[in-house]
Amino acid sequence: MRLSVRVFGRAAQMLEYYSHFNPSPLSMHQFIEFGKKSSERASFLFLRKELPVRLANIMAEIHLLPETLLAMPSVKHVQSWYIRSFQEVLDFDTLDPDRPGVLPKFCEALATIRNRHTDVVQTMAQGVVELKESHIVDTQTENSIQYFLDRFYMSRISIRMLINQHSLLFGKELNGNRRHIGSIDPSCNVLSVLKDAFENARFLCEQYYLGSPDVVVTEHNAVNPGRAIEVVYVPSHLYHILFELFKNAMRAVVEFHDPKSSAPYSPINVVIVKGKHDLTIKMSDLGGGFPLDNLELLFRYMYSTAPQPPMPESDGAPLAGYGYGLPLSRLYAKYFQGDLKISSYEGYGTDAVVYLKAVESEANEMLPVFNKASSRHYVRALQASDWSNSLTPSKPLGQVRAL
Ligand SMILES: Nc1ncnc2c1ncn2[C@@H]1O[C@H](COP(=O)(O)OP(=O)(O)OP(=O)(O)O)[C@@H](O)[C@H]1O
Repeated sequence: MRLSVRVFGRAAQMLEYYSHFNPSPLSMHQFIEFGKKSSERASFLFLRKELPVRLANIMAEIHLLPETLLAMPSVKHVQSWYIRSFQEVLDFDTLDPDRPGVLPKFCEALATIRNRHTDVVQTMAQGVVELKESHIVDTQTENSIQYFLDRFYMSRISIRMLINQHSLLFGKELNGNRRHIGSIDPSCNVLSVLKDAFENARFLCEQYYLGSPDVVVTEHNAVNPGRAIEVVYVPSHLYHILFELFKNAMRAVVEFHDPKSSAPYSPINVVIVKGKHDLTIKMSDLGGGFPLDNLELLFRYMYSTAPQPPMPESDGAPLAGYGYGLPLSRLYAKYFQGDLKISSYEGYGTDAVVYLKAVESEANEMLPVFNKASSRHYVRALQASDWSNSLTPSKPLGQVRAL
């Protein structure tokens, strides 16, 4: 018997039906054009098909997770939220958009779904913690979880993006900023988002360590020399990435600093460059870095050197939490075809480089698609290493967290 949450009746049939469609990725350009020109009715017609497709694709994959993880109470919670939300979108399947009340009701339903899913990341993370506490997690299981969570969180980012666009364009919660198109800023000033992220990370750092490093920013606009660097982007996504990177850099700098020294903390250096294709943000700290062997682990959902935050979260946000900062930030960057790379120089410091697409027509959504190729990742037997001395972490996962 499968231990996961079961779906019956029409919902089960529709889940199966929608999981056979591929999601339709949109480009930033399409989001902008759609936001400027399309009607609420057109957006409704698109979303009542696209949301079930995206939900069904990822729900089909949840079922392939290791049974041990599916049996965890928090994972069951998450599954039940997805089923409920899927059913709520399906309720609009055959409704006539021209009938009075249908479109406002749809907006309300989307708001309910978005609120229901607010804590998905923490709850899923809690499910992984429950698994680690109750079972020995082998490498194959860990790899499946890693593969799944990358896709699951990316799917969530994309579903929230669609819901936010509709709600902000047509719902009651209109975006206060008139320049924005939904959640997208067509002239997103990178420096100003960066300053916000820095100030808020600094606030946390000051609270926690009673001190914090400064930042030194250099801009290089290779496309419009001398002009401020702007990009068509979702400021909240960029903020999320930069805030996480600043938190990590600050923590590293402060902890690496000699407590007996009266010298100020070494500053964090940021370079922002806009080229024809890429917008690159490089953040460098002198926080001592980490060994190369640990690089792979940084993007693993089961790794953090910080102590686990209490659940439910206490009032003061911790400076480090479940260890999801880097993996989630990389997903935000990848969502519109960017990336996040880390290079470290043990004993010296770390460079974190964020790549975004500088041109909106190249910034297409990156979405997980459920098919045979993806399902193979959950059953593939572990391959024997075909290199001698292949890279292994300097310490096993469990021990690193306990340091
Ligand atoms: N700039 C850095 N210098 C040194 N170590 C770093 C740096 N950035 C990340 N790390 C290491 O990588 C680990 C993982 O970072 P990540 O941001 O993913 O999680 P976290 O900071 O532990 O928790 P969270 O971000 O969820 O609050 C950190 O705990 C830290 O050990």
